Amino acid sequence: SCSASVLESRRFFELENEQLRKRYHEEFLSGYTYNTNVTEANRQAMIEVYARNAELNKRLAQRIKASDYMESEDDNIRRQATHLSKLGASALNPDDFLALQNAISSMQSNYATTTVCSYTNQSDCSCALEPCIQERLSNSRDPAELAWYWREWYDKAGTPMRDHFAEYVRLTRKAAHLNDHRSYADYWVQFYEDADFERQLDATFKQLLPFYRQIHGYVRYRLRQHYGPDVMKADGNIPISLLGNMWGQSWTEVIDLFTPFPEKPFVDVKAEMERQGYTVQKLFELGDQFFQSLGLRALPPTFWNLSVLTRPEDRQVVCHASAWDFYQDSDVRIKMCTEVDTHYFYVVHHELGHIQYYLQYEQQPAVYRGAPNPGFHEAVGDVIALSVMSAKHLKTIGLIDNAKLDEKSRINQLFKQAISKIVFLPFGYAVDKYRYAVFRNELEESQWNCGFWQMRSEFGGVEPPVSRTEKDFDPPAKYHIDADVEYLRYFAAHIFQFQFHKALCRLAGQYEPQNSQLTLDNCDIYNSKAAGRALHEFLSKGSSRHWKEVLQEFTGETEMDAAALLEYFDPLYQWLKQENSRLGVPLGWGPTDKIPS
Ligand SMILES: C=C(C[SeH])C(=O)N1CCC[C@H]1C(=O)O
Ligand SMILES: [Zn+2]
Repeated sequence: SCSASVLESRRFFELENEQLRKRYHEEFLSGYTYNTNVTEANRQAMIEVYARNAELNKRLAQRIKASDYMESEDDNIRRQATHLSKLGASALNPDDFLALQNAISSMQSNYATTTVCSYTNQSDCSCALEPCIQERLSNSRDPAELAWYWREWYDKAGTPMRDHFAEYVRLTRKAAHLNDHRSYADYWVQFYEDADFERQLDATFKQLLPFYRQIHGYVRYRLRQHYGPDVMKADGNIPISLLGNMWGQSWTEVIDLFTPFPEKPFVDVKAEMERQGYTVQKLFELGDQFFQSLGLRALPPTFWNLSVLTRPEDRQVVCHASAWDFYQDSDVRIKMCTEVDTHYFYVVHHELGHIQYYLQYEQQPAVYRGAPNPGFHEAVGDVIALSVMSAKHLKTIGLIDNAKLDEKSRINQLFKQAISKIVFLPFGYAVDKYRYAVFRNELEESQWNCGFWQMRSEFGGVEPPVSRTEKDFDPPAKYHIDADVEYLRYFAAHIFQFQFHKALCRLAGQYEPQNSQLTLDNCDIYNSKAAGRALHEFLSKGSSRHWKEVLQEFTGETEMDAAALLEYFDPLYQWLKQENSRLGVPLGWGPTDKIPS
């Protein structure tokens, strides 16, 4: 119905969305300028823009709350009014808002500029996280050297940030209360538009824990074989420094220590890339071509001209990969310090997934230019990467020569996917279970460091390589904790991406239930216009509809459901259960002894 009030409401939101789009444009431009040139002047300029826009966002929210838009007969008006009345930090008074932005950007600047001293030449302290420290964590097989870099990073990127983090907790709590939330955690949960979200999350984690315990047990057994019983106890927590990643969230960098069938090695894709003269540009062109092969949007010229795809020589940047939407003229960019290897081949596709989402929903009003579920935005690129990293696709692009894996190579390939996708789950779960407990005051400030490691041990059976106490403060050593980035979006994405993958593979004729020639782990949707059309329908809605409605149209489901993930990995799960019982591998772990008991 088009009553006068509905027509007036639509006019109001049209005008407000255009103002909001302009605010987003200048906000992300100032953020990008700072992230690609970390100077005090750029930090100040960014915060000034954020503060000005926060005032305007707050005023709009107040106007909406004073109106009857939330009760409009038009459900689109109601949805827009509800979205725009959700305030975060913008609810704070100007002084508190500035203090909060100062705390967050100070932690980010520290993360972006921290360097550590070399293990072999301790007077050289120029070693940055990417590429220097990461190279050591990937390639050193000396537990003492690995522990050195672990401790250097956490001592310099974490501990000095304790006061800023405490200020961040205080002010986000104040903002949440101003918006009538019980805590900042509850402000974050509302973006999932699902009262049942936390229960579902716990249930999904419990459902996947038995599979994770099999992987953890097998990896621990193999690490003990390599490093000996003094470094790796038979039934202990795994020292994070042995796992090839600063936070232990993906173990693929050290897969050579525990691949199930070492006699069936992977083609070393990184070496093959170097042999073929791959460049960073080539990695992005391959990603761009994949999306175009689906009939989706090509990267616009501004992407290639204005992105920062490698670490600049002449200035400090925030190297942690991110994709940016400037909310006009298809201006979308990526900022990352890319290297030519398989890890960054994955990250390139992850970020291009964000970019494609931006391009697909750009016709939506500003309020709807986002994902209806935070997990969706983090899943898009990963779904494409599931096809790209398949043996079938690596053969198509000439990086390997055997497209069909024999049974042992298939187990190796599934294992490599599992030590990225499955081992991520306890990590992602712990990061925000920890922050929820801090935000909800369920964890005493005097326990903020030990509580973090207690959760990492309880959920994932991993621990620091050295003892930690409350004199240390380790959480800000992870980018998302410095940058106020909610993290369960990645946990959700790790489940959703297999639901999306299964739907797209079926549409591409690459998957049939019970057909051993068309399984999920060797599906490649490359060139499938049918898959592309389904993705276009899904992505172009932005957050204009509830995520359950959009998901149902896409995959036929209305819930986050690990069934597709378990189907993808089933051959590996069965193999691990047999192999672990054959070897007598102990499963499970007790409390870590690296924190005071
Ligand atoms: C690549 C990005 C930018 Se949105 C990222 O932060 N990811 C991607 C996977 C998990 C998470 C991380 O690195 O912790
Ligand atoms: Zn992402």
